[in-house]
Amino acid sequence: MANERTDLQVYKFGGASVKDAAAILNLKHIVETTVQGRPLLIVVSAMGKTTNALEEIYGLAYAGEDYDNQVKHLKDFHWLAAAGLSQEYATTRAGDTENLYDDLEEHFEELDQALVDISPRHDYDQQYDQIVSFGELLASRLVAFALNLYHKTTWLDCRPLIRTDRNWREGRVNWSVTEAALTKAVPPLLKAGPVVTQGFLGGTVRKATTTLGREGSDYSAAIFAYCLRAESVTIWKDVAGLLNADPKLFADTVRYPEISYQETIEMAYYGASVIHPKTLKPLADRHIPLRVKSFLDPAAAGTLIHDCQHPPLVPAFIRKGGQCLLSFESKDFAFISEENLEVIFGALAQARLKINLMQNSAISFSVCVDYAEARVQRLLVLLQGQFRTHYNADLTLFTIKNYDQASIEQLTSGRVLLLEQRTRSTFQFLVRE
Ligand SMILES: Nc1ncnc2c1ncn2[C@@H]1O[C@H](COP(=O)(O)OP(=O)(O)O)[C@@H](O)[C@H]1O
Ligand SMILES: N[C@@H](CC(=O)OP(=O)(O)O)C(=O)O
Repeated sequence: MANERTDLQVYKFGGASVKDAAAILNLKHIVETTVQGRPLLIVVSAMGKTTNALEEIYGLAYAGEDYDNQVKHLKDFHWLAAAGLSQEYATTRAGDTENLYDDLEEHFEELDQALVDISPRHDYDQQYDQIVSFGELLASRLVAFALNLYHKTTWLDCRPLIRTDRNWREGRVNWSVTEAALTKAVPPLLKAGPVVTQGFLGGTVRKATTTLGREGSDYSAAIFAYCLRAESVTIWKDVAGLLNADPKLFADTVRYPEISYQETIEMAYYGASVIHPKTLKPLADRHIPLRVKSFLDPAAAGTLIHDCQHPPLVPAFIRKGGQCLLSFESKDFAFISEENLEVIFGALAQARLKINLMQNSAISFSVCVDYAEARVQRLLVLLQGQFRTHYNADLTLFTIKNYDQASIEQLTSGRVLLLEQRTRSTFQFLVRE
């Protein structure tokens, strides 16, 4: 069994591909026309912008403010989708429809109770996970319902199976426990037909819900695929595949038909938001190919990410907004030493800030991180005794991978660069836009 692969296909559908009843019916069509009897596990994100809506509701509840309207809106939104789906099959499956409404109602009752239990005295991040996780539970119910009309489909709660630690909002997976749980629970279910489960979620040993980081459903698909030794993973997006830039931000993008894990990991790391950065490593470790395909044009080729050699790629452009540049100077104007760096890195880790770029000069050290106000404030408190600190928020980090002179000129022209850095393959700069 050690390195054996199964014939399991893992499909991941994100928020855009399940945004309403019509989108879910399109998903069903994709499953019917592409799977051809092979075992299939489907990982589903929350519908549309539901996770943002739940974040807002949680913020209100935590602040002790009224959130009833927002919950009602969310409920109406899911009910509308349920009505749209059940209308399609009204005459044939009345019993199933009733079950769907019961399941949704139960999740909303649980959400109501969880909101009542929110208290500013308890850990913010831990309570966040208990609320924000409902989007995936609801969406997966709707998808399982729609598919069940075509083929017996099982809805699976992934939280008892994807075991994480208590690193709330970015649970770290316990791979051995998760692999043992999944390999025991999932194969028997797959024998009966497709299995629909949630992205983004996990659970602790004490059965508290955790989340894996915003946009983490791609990563969930990779966790399932790794543990179940899937044949391949397909993530269905609203773009033609992995492109050399985000088409919402750049004109004239080109699709990569084939690309290596390594190149893709780097693009995701620098901020290409089409794939969650943690997705690639588990797949590369078990040589599981990843396809990025369009749910708007399922027959089109998309992008195949796998072990491969390819000629040099056209430059890729990546824009990462919401950046913050922090500079530290030692208070006595002494040179920045290794001891200083140890303290700074330790504090960054404690404040849970990830470095996107760093630069050292004689008496100062600068890092660029994603701007999360509470975390940056925590860092400043940790370091204020030893360093003079300055910071600039609202910055944008641009990365050009596989750059040439023309691509640098194209992107930097007319801009004031606050910091720039160049390696053999990557050019990065920070600007205020
Ligand atoms: N290099 C890229 N190639 C393709 N799409 C990209 C790239 N970089 C960013 N994107 C954006 O990623 C979006 C798809 O990802 P995302 O919105 O997270 O999908 P979902 O939430 O449905 O899984 C696209 O609509 C596109 O705007
Ligand atoms: N719903 C979660 C997880 C996720 O991955 O969503 P999507 O696949 O739509 O990016 C979020 O919005 O963060």
